[in-house]
Amino acid sequence: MGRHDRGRHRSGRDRPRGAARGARRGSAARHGRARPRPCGGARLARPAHPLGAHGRTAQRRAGRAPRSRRPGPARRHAHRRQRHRALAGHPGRQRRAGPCGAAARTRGPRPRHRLDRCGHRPTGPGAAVRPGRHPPDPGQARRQARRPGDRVRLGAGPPGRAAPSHGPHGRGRGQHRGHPNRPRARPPGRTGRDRRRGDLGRYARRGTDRTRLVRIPLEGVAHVSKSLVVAIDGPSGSGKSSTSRGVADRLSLAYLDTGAMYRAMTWALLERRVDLQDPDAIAKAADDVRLTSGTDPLDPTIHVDGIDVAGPIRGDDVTGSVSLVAAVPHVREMLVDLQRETIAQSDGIVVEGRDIGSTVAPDAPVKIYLVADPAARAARRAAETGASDTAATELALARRDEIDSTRAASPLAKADDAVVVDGTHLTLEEVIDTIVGIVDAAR
Ligand SMILES: Nc1ncnc2c1ncn2[C@@H]1O[C@H](COP(=O)(O)OP(=O)(O)OP(=O)(O)O)[C@@H](O)[C@H]1O
Ligand SMILES: Nc1ccn([C@H]2C[C@H](O)[C@@H](COP(=O)(O)O)O2)c(=O)n1
Repeated sequence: MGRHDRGRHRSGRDRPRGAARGARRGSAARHGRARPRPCGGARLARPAHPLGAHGRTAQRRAGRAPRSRRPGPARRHAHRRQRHRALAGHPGRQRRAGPCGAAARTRGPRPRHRLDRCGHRPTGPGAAVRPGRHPPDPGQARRQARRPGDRVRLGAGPPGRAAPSHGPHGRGRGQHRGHPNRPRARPPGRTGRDRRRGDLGRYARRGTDRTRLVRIPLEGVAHVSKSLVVAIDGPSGSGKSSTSRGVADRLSLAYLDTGAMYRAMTWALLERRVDLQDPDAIAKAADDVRLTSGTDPLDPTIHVDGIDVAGPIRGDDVTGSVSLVAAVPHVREMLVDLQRETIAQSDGIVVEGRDIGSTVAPDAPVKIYLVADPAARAARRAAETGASDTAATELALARRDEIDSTRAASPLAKADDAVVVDGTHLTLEEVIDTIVGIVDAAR
């Protein structure tokens, strides 16, 4: 962490209560993954639609819908705008300008190929019917088909016991909704993602039988996950979430916001009136908290005991206390365990936090340490939340960084082999481009 990231102040909060940040955090899982349990097993969530909202589009594109029902240009554009909005922010957190907004394109050269005029790769049906302008994304159909409601979950059942099946109807990923034991048929031919996997070699696709639960040991996630893991760490407000989601979307990977997990745990302990100055009380109470994370980069979700807490975990009370909870070793052990399960269950994932490259996934083949000057971080966060006092926002960010980087248990730290990306003078899209380039180079 650079010198600018550290601060000495112990007061101040960097987000207004309850509002803002949840706006980018989504409320319904479309393509998260398994639902890990506290001491082992993972269970899979039931998708709202077998292919999700995008999956319907993929079906139409595959020719299953009559031509008359295919979306017209207006709908295509609306669809594309919707995706851009999803990447720009989480529900509940107000954003002044997303990646399609003017603020996202004020500096630097125009992005290279494959981006629409907002600086994004074209998505949605329109992309496929205008190959001359926007080459179709070969991984899109698979990405969309992968989204339905996969989720990861902590605390869903008795510790140490694998759940007998996935989801309320015993369905696992890769199965038809109505046929619990039948694997979903793979489309003929290789998808773009298959081709990428072929290039990767060591990241070859995992077996298709994902109905069995896996107990993931705390040590070494790389031993259990052969999929691509991109670890993105950095100080508060450096752009980890926005960037990670963009990278995950671009590369058809899942996305895990580990900060949201610590926040959700904090929210749950506040609800239970646990004394957050007492690490023992925190550790004891934490055992009973059930966390569920959705890993769709366009719609990440977080639930506590089935309650959607995406909005509340961005409140001042949680933001002001989360570093205390995150410093408790038992909490970290639980959540790191869950994070490793999520990684292992994924077909490839971008994981953001403070200790991903150093502790959670030390063998991740791509590690990024994302930084930005404190003033830039504060200005962006203030613009995002509507806070008028940028100085106070900067102090609040510095305060959290100070606690997070000086705690004993896996503090905020750059892994030795992480690549430092400084986003101070880059647009969000440029940061995403940079990291996608690093991932491509590592393949
Ligand atoms: N390169 C960039 N250019 C302009 N704005 C950016 C850039 N990267 C991120 N932002 C904006 O900065 C704000 C903070 O970004 P983000 O929430 O992704 O940071 P973070 O590191 O995940 O924060 P936290 O540590 O609090 O979770 C957001 O409003 C985001 O849109
Ligand atoms: N891997 C992680 C992720 C987050 N934390 C802590 C540190 C932060 O203050 C807090 C909230 O994170 P944010 O949502 O702001 O990214 O959670 C951590 O200790 N380890």
